[in-house]
Amino acid sequence: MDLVNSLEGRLLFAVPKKGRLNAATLNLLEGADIQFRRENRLDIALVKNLPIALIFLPAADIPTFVGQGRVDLGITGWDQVKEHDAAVKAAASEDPSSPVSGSEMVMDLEFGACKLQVQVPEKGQYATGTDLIGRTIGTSFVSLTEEYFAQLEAQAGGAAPQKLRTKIIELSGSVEAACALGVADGIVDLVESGETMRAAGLKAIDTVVESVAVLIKSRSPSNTDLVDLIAARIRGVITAQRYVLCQYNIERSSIAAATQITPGKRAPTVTSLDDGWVAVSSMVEKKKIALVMDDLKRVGAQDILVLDIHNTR
Ligand SMILES: Nc1ncnc2c1ncn2[C@@H]1O[C@H](COP(=O)(O)OP(=O)(O)OP(=O)(O)O)[C@@H](O)[C@H]1O
Ligand SMILES: O=P(O)(O)OC[C@H]1O[C@H](OP(=O)(O)OP(=O)(O)O)[C@H](O)[C@@H]1O
Repeated sequence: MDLVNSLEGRLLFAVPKKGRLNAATLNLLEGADIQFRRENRLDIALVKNLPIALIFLPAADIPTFVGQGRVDLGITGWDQVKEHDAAVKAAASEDPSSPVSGSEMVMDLEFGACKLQVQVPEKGQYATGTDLIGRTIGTSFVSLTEEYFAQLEAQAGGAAPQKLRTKIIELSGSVEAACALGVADGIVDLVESGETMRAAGLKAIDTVVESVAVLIKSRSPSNTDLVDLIAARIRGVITAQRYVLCQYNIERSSIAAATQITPGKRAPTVTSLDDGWVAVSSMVEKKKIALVMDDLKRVGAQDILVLDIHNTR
């Protein structure tokens, strides 16, 4: 099969090929009924039930492909989008004829939360980002780190200097090892639980970017209706993941108190039973469900059931 020709007329959708965002992204695609079969080692998969082709790329490259309009949609980390934007801004300041590239945020996907933080040895002499001016910093986020220190240097020394005084060294992984091995005085890297940072004897002294996985689109997608359809489906899956369906029976006289506890997304569904009781069914935020059940019990609810929601629109 001529793969390039088979992309004709299809919306191109870039997804992380591996790493931290891969599994949750594939889950989301499944929930949105985007059906595909990826051949072994092939980075392009044609979607069976929609005119879409999935392109499997490293998360760090997705903002470039979407920003240049080579693909229409992408899922990546907000940190990667900001890093790409900072790189484009830096390139434009050096060469105004460099290509303009930038994507548009469609929505936050509520997974892959982490922070890009400035980290230093726990027992060292550095307490603030400013203390690291003129030192050596290891990072995979070179452009954001340069932007961060350029700002600090400008604040510390008046006008922005022509050349950065702080030395930025690009590392492609296991960045936390750089301080212990004397490669860098500090690092700028991602922190989620903080376990990797603490294990390396480091502490965070500042946050450069707060990140979460995002859906981004090019500034001129090939099929805006299809972009909207995918966005609506993904939004439905995310909402469904955030809520559960709570069902219970309660005496009609207590319904006002109960529906105050479970007001639903718009309104609860109330069905009359015989004998002066009603059955109520209502969407409740997953993280609040235990407290809601306690409160429902207190106002006399019985037969409380909590059900997963697979999708919603
Ligand atoms: N510990 C983490 N917790 C949550 N999200 C993370 C974490 N580390 C990274 N991410 C998110 O996942 C994105 C991709 O990171 P990841 O380290 O998986 O990169 P990769 O280059 O695809 O994989 P690898 O590091 O194996 O080459 C990051 O840009 C960030 O948005
Ligand atoms: O705060 P934590 O929960 O410990 O997570 C943070 C770590 O996760 C990421 O690395 P990853 O494990 O993806 O490997 P990498 O070093 O190859 O990027 C990130 O670069 C940190 O090292």
